[in-house]
Amino acid sequence: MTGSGGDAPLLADIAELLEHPDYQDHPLHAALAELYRRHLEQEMRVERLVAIADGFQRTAQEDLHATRHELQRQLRRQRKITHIADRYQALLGERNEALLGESHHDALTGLANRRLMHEYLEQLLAAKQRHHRPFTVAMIDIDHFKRINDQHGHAVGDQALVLLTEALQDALRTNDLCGRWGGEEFLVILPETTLEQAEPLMSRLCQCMRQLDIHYQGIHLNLTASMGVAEHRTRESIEQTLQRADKALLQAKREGRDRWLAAS
Ligand SMILES: Nc1nc2c(ncn2[C@@H]2O[C@H](COP(=O)(O)OP(=O)(O)OP(=O)(O)O)[C@@H](O)[C@H]2O)c(=O)[nH]1
Repeated sequence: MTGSGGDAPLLADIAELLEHPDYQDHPLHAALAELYRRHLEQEMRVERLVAIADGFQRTAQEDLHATRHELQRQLRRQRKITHIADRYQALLGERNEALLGESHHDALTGLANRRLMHEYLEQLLAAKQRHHRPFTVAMIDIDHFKRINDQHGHAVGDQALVLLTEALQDALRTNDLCGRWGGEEFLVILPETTLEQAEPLMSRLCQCMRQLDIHYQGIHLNLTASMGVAEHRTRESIEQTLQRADKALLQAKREGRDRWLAAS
C-alpha cells in the first residue's frame, strides 16, 4: 500500500495524457513524462520500504512471541524444580528428625537410650558445677524377668516392658528422665533432687511396680523391681555415681528384691 491512493485519478489522467497522440509533440510532454516516471519510481521505493518495515514488524512480533513462550516454559520448569526441591528438603528434614529420634530413643519402649541419658547427665553435671544444683540417679532392674520370657515367651516379655515403662513414666515428674539402660534395666534421672528428696519417689516407684497389673493375650502378670539410688557427689564423675547406684541395686537384689537402697 502506498501513500498515493488519493492521487490515483490524477495519475490515471496524466498517464492518459502522456499516451494521447495529440500531445506527443507538446513542449511539456517530455518534462511531464519524466516527472511521471520519477513519481512511479518513488512510489515503488516507498512500497518496498513499507514491505521491509512490515517484515521487520512481523519478525519482531514472532521473536517476541517466541521469547515469551520460552520464558513461560522456563518459569514452569523453575516452579517444578522449586517444588521438587521443597519436597526433597521436607523429606530430608523428616528423615533427619527420625534419625535423631532413633539415635536417642529405644525402639521398643520409646524411652531415652543411653546416649540421650549421658547427654542429659552431662548437662546436669555442668549445672551442678556452675550453680550447685543437685541431681540424683536411680538404677531400676525388673525382678526375675527371665521367668516371664521363659514362661510366656519373648513377645509377652516385650509387652510387659512397654507397659511397665509407661507406669514408670506416669509416676515421675515432667523434668525427670526415665531411660532404658539395658534389657530389663532402667535409669531414672532426677534433676534438682537430693537423695533425701528422692526417697519418697523411690518408695512410690517400688509400689507402682508392685501394683502393676499386666493383662496381655489372656495372660495376667505381676512383677516387682529392685532399685539403687545415688546422689551425685561433688568432684565425682558421672560413671562413679552410676556405679554407686548399680552397687546399691545389686545389694537390693541380694537383700531379697522388691525394694530400693540408697548408695553409700
Ligand atoms: N522380652 C524381652 N526380654 C528381654 C529384653 N531384654 C532383656 N530381656 C530378658 O531379661 C532377662 C534378664 O534376665 P536376668 O539378667 O537373668 O535377670 P532376671 O531374670 O530379671 O533376674 P534378676 O535380675 O536377678 O531379678 C533375660 O531373660 C533377657 O533375655 C527385651 O527387650 N525383651
